[in-house]
This record gives sequence, C-alpha cells and structure tokens, in this order.
Amino acid sequence: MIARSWARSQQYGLSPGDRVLFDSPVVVRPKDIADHGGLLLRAASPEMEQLHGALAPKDWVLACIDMEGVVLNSIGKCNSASQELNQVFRPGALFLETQVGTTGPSCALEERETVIVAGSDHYLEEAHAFTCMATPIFGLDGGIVGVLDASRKGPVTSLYCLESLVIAARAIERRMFMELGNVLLVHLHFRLDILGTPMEGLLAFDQAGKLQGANRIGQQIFSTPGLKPGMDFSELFDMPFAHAACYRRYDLSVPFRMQTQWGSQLYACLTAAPDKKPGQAPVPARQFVTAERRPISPQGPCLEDPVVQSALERARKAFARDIPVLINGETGTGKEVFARLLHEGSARASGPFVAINCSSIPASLIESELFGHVEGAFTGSRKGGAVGKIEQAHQGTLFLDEIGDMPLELQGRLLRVLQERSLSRLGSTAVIKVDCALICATHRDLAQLSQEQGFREDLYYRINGLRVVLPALRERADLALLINRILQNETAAHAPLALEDSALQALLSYSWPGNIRQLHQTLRLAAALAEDEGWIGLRHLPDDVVPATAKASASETQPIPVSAPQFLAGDTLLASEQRAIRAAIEACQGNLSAAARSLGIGRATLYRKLKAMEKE
Ligand SMILES: Nc1ncnc2c1ncn2[C@@H]1O[C@H](COP(=O)(O)OP(=O)(O)OP(=O)(O)O)[C@@H](O)[C@H]1O
Repeated sequence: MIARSWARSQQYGLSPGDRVLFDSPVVVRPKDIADHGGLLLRAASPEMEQLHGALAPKDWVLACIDMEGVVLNSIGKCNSASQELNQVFRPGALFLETQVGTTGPSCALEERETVIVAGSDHYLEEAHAFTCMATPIFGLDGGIVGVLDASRKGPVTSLYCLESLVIAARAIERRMFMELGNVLLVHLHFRLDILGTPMEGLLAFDQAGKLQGANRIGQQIFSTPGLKPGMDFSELFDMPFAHAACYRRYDLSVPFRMQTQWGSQLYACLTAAPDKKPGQAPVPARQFVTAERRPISPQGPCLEDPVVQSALERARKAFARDIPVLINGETGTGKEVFARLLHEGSARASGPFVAINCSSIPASLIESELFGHVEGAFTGSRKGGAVGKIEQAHQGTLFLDEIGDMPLELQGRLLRVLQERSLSRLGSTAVIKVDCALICATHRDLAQLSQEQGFREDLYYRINGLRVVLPALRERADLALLINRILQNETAAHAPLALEDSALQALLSYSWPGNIRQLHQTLRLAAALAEDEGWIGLRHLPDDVVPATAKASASETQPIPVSAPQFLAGDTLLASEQRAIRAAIEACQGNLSAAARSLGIGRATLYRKLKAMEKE
C-alpha cells in the first residue's frame, strides 16, 4: 500500500525534499469548511472528543478529513509535542496525495483502507519524525466520505490506539445514520454481543420500507446478493415491513432473531431515528445496547396502549376530586396495578393503599375484615379486637377488588359507611370517622348483575363515579412492548435472552385468556427453558400458546444446518466429536448457542467440552 502511494506521489511530480506541510500548507478558505463538513463534521466532532480523552500518550492530534482531503476538524493538546501537528492539521488544510504525497490520511483516502504511516514511510522527509494512523469513514451508501486520522511525533506505542481509532470511525458512521431522521434503523449482526456496538451492521429504511442506506458492515452482511438503494424490506428479510414498523412504534429493544430471504439467521434490534429539523444539534448515538450491556432494572408498568392511557388520564382527574372509580376488566388485565397508579399519583399518595379481594375471603369473615371488631364480638374474635380494612385506609385509598362478589347483606352496610363516612366495629356502637378514597374493581357486569338482583343498585351508583374498562391483553396495542418489558425483568438476574421472530409472532397472535398474569408466567417459563440456548424459540412456549404440532414442524426448520462431520479412518470417538464441534462452530460463525443447538447439546455442555479441548 505504501509502495503504491509512493509511486503515485512520484507521478504527481513531488520530490521527497519538498517542504509543503510545515512551511506553505495549502488551505481552503474556512467558509468552505462548513459547506464541506455538514453531516460528517457533526457526527465526527463528539466521537473525536471522546477518542482524544481515551488515547495515551496525550500528544496525539486527531483530524477528521473529508473525501476531498480537506481537514474539517482537529483536536490536539496545546503542548510543545503537538504544536507542529496542530498547525499542519488546522481546519481547511488539504491532505491529498497530489499535495502532500504519502501520509496516513492521503493514503487511506486513496486506498480506502486503514493504514499506519510511520517515520520514513512518509514520502516527504519533513514528516519523517512523525507517525500517523488513518482509517476511512464510510457513508450511508457504503462509499467513503472521509478519514479519521491520529498523528503524533514519535512512534506508535501500542496497537490499542489503532483499534480505538477504527472503533471511533465506526461510531461516526453510526451517528450519521442516527442523523438521517424519520427512518427505521435495523441494527444487525450474526453475533448477539456485537449488536449495539460500533461494529454492528446498520440498514435504514424509509416509511415505505425502501432501503435508504447501509453501513459498511451491513453491506458486508448482505454482500450476496448485494444491496441497492430503494430495495424493499421484504426482498431482504423474511418478515413483513408492517411487522417491523410495529416494533418501531414500540421501540422493542430486546434483540430478536431475524431471518434473511436467503435463510441466514441474524440477531437484530430496531430503532427509529426521530425526525430532525435542519440545524438541530446532533442526536447522540442511541444507547441501543445489547441485553448483556444494558443495565436491566425492573421497570414500571407498561401503559403505552391508548385505551389504557386515556382511561388513566380520565380516572386521575375524577380521583383527584374524590369521585369513586370503578375498574372493569377481565381477570389479570391489571386492575390492581391501575388502582395503585391512581393512588400513587394522587394527593393521598402519602396515605395507605389498602386492598381487599372480596371474592377470596369467606363470606363469614368479610364483615369483620372490612369493619373490624372488638374483643368478644363473636366466637373466635381476636384478643384486643382488630382494626378493619376500611379504618386502615383512613387518609388513604380503599381498593375493593372483585366487589361484584361481595355478599348482598354486606353491600347495604358498605353503602352506609360510604354515605356517612363513618363506621362501627363489630360488637361496638362507637362511631369512628373514616376519610378514604374508594376504588372498586370487578370482572363482572355490575349493571346487569344489579338488574338480576345480584348487586344493590344504589351501591352500584355510589361506587360508579367514573367507570373505566381495561382492555384484554389480546386487544392491547402495546403487547410487543409489554413482552419486552416483562422479558427484561425476567432475565434481569440471569443470562440475557433474545426472542426469535417466530416466538414473538406466536406471542403476539395468541388470545391470552389469562391476560398479563398468564403472559408473565409464559415468559418466566420460556426464560427458564431457554436459559442454556441464548434465545427463546417456539419450542420454549407452552402448548396452549403454540400447539405441539406447530413446534415440531418449526423444530425441523430451526437449526442452522451444519454439514455432517466426516468420520475419518483411524479417528477415535473423541476426535470425531471434536471435529464435529469445530465444524459446528465454524458453520455458525462463532455463535456458540447456535452451534450447541445444531449439535443437539446444551450451551453449558458445549462450553464444558470446549474447555476440555483447550486443556489438551
Ligand atoms: N401495565 C402493566 N404492565 C406490566 N405488568 C402489568 C401491568 N398491569 C398488570 N401487570 C401485571 O399483571 C399481573 C396481574 O395484574 P393485576 O393483579 O393488577 O390484575 P387484576 O386485573 O387486578 O387481576 P385479578 O382480576 O385477578 O384481580 C401482575 O403480575 C401485574 O404485575
């Protein structure tokens, strides 16, 4: 590469003794720099700052140079070691081979490769005391848009600097994608641990699912058949764009398995680059990290569904005026969670939230549970008596779950308490004032129940200040996000897990009679079963979600095909097993989980065998 560059330098009529770098550098007018810079300059500046802080020794001068050889930006310490270089790399200086011969940036621009030009590798003798490393930066169409250079007086002290430079260049490319605005970004790689790093592949699609750009790694991943601008999403992936767009809405950041139209299995995450107004500050590269690197903390309830959101908004307003809220919804739709949210968002948040499930307490005990009792009020009463739930909720919120199951005879007493805001404990005539807000919940239709005389009509109107209906899980628009949220929580203490696309599809299309509670259980089980494999597939979902027949046919197509290892004459059983392991890992491109799956063994077993092989 250096020899080729020297030959070109000679052809340009330069001679090694020329002094052009330090004495009379060619500089374009500063005004032109902004015209040249644009997107590249905005994307490069923050990454250069970060890189400069990380490099040692501290006398490196970093420069971002566009494809026309113009220095857009440079950073260096103002010390004697970097002074000369700061001058050479000042914004506007030109670094084309035609002007300066062989240097790191001019050679990298020409060759489109990373290069180290040290000492006498430089064509011009005046640069022989310096070393420069330069790496190309590729744009949205995979073509070169500039180079990132690091130069210093003296030699390179470690290869770590070069590695950091290359990673910074990838990060700049990533930022340029984030700046695109109003696109769906597909982050992908064969390896889960690469996802979310500057080494991931990136593809950008517009609203119609047409390819807008792909970074260099994305281009490499799709080198056959090759990417062309405007290609349709469905030409590349075995998934409809509408489905991917649904992820976009929910920003599903749990990586999942995606299959290309050529049968390759990839890990992918999807994000949306937000709309950008011209001149707006650069959007920082999204913290779009893999499950391994993301600090997973239990998150709050998922409330992105518009019906839930609007219900919460209305209920909050009513509750703020002490209007009782009645929550309707199938079992497990989150009625208690909703009630707690109301309480916690209200002026009573510092008071108690007292919940009682009217269907789970025997009718004979409900009365004393609710109203409390004095000692000796009935056989078996507690010594010293007991404070009832209503009294406990004083200055807070009383949540009566499954109120439709409250015995009729108690309904009248509850109504009196609500009207008079006072009660007497069982066995006592003393009146106790209670001030509490009321939230009731039921899966039953109370209007109909009261028509059938199963519920007091006057109580129904008393508790029904505002009625909200929580949607069943199968009706929720934020189901994908809920799955993501629950899975993150479930895997928080264990190895991270990705979700295969087929498994996600199955979860999204199931009708969930048990609602969120059932979804929780399903994901908990799947996470436990898939722990060794790295991702959740159809086979980890219970039979009621995915019928056994569907699992069987899926499992025939799932494993990544690995050519059967040849049993060579003279091989021991152990040797042929080791050959099989190596072949599987190679076929799965280093993905140990996939290799274990294709071998029909658990990941832990594969690790054990690899350890044993290492020791030999
Ligand atoms: N918005 C939400 N986001 C995440 N998890 C939720 C959400 N709502 C409810 N859950 C979870 O779903 C489960 C059931 O919730 P909850 O007990 O509130 O439902 P419910 O409708 O009151 O049930 P039931 O009818 O049996 O009383 C709980 O584990 C809860 O943590």
